[in-house]
Amino acid sequence: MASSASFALPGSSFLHNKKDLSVSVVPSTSQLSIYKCKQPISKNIVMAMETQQSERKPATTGSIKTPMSMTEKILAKASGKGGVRAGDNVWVNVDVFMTNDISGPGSIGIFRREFGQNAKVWDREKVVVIPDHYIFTSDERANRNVDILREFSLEQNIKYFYDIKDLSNFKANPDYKGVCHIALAQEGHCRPGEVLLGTDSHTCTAGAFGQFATGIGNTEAGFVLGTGALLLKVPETLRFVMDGEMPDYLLAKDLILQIIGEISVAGATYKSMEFVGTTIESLNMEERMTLCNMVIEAGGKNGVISADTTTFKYLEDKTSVPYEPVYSDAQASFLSEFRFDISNLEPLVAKPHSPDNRALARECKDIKVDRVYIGSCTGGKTQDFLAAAKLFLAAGKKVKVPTFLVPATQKVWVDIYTVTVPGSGGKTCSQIFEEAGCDTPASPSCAACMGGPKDTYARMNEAQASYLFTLSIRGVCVSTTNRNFPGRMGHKEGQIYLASPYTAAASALTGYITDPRHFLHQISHWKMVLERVKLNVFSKHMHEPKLKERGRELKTMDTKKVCEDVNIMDKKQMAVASPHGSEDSDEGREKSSPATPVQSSPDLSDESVFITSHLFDFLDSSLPITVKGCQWVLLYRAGRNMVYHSAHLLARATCFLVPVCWYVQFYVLIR
Ligand SMILES: CC(C)[C@H](C(=O)O)[C@@H](O)C(=O)O
Repeated sequence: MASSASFALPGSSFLHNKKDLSVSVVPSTSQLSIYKCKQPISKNIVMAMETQQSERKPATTGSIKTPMSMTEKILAKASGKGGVRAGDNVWVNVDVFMTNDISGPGSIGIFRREFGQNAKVWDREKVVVIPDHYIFTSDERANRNVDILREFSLEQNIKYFYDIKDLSNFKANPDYKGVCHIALAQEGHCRPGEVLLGTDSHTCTAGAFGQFATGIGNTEAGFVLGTGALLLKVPETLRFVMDGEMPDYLLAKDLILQIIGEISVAGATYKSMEFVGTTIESLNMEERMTLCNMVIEAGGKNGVISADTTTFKYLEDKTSVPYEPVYSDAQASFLSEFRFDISNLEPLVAKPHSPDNRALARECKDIKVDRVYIGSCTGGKTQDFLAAAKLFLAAGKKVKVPTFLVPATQKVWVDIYTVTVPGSGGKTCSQIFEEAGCDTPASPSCAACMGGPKDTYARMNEAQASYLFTLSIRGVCVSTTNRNFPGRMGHKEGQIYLASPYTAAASALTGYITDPRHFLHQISHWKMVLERVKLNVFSKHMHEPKLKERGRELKTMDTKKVCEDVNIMDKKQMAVASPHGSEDSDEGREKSSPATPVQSSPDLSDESVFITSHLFDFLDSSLPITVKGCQWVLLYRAGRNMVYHSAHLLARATCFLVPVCWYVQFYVLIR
């Protein structure tokens, strides 16, 4: 097992306040300057940043007479100006305006009051109305909010109104989407280079597409509905450079918790947060959305990520509206630049009651958990559920606390039931969740992310809280959502730990806050073993025609192929190897196989050409834990004594942990 990475850098001991973030340069022998934020933070969490400009040369479009950041460029374009500077106030033309059931009625009221009862919105094709917050409730006022959106949308002939009428079955509402920020992306309203304003602070999510996207208040929204324009102050830009290969136990949620923990919940107030670097480039669109979604938790005006091939591919089947991406100029000026080496980061949580109350997940291992919530615009996307399913699959265990799953949108709900989880042998997320004992995925909406009416699914309401409190004194929820203020998910005593879907799933399995490496490393180590075995088999026995053939199969191995192989295996060997067969003990198996060399205590007395003594030691110690919970484990057998010993040993080490053990002609397959 890999040990937890600690990445304390030399000389990391300076305390600076927030003001320092933008102006100070700490002399350092290394190229990086190390800062600490106001909050006391773990010594194990270190962030590297410098105020100098990056050497990176961002792509440039257009003239560089007035070098601009991406945000400045979008706002310049939207205000019809050749150039703008941070601090300018400009009238910006809006490409998309979005509202939802919480703030929509208020915005509509202001629009009618200011522009007249019979006024028409400036462009019925640019207004997107998405009921999503308090939907599946019998609360009359919440229902009335949706009714107001419906009346308005019908009266105004709004083109994009994602209505819900039948609350008893969301699937009976083909137009209904779910959480607005994810629906906007899925329906093609997030386009590079454009301006999206919405009456929800997490509208910044769309910055993942290289769009200027920000939340506005009801009064501003009323004005936008009437005019399609808004006076905006151009924000200064903070640049976050995230480089390095993202470890397989991290998700974008960890990255943004790291940033917010570093700069605080007010660290980016009215600033644009631009994310660049090799790590960012490697993220898929949903992960980029997670990152931008939470810029508001640092006070950011907006977040932006350069549009690239990942963006264009995502948009391919979602919009036919032409769009024009823009990029920061190489000479653009940024207020500060923050650098992170992501390869050293560990899984994080934000402890109650603030998103900047950062801690390492492993530091919180003694915190007992009462429930886990996976959902919302931040952590309820398809990739979030795939991540949770991957962890459950790796662990092969059942959850110890109620685990609520709330897909953000109807599309995510469908994905949960249809998309297969890699390495699962064709299982969908829903199957894995069911096996793990999670609650059935709920109807898509914001649900308990923001508490909601008392009957909101998974809400930490008083009845549940008192039940939980009896058992565990207080209600602790590990949640993939974005805010953990007191009362945010219902009960004011609730203790919310914000975390990635990996960490949330791992915590559900143990009932304590758990570093996901505890389960995920089982998979990555096993992959390493498979690689070595395959390499060995291929390199040593390629002259054997049959093995050559198998080698080709193995190279493109998928579970289906492996399953087919099981059908052609040697029955006698199968009987020998199956722990459920008549010879259940190791001893029995050894005796009943004439071809199996009997060795009561197999070891590497003869050096195997396939398994080095180093690998042998590794397998001997780690195999039982490694195999636990794995769906398929592929070992090998080549039919020669020396090799056979090794394979047999591997089988012995694993078969008592797994239900079926197969021997196949050239390799051993254990399920
Ligand atoms: C209801 C809405 C105005 C609010 C927001 O602005 O973000 C909500 O979505 C939230 O997450 O707190």
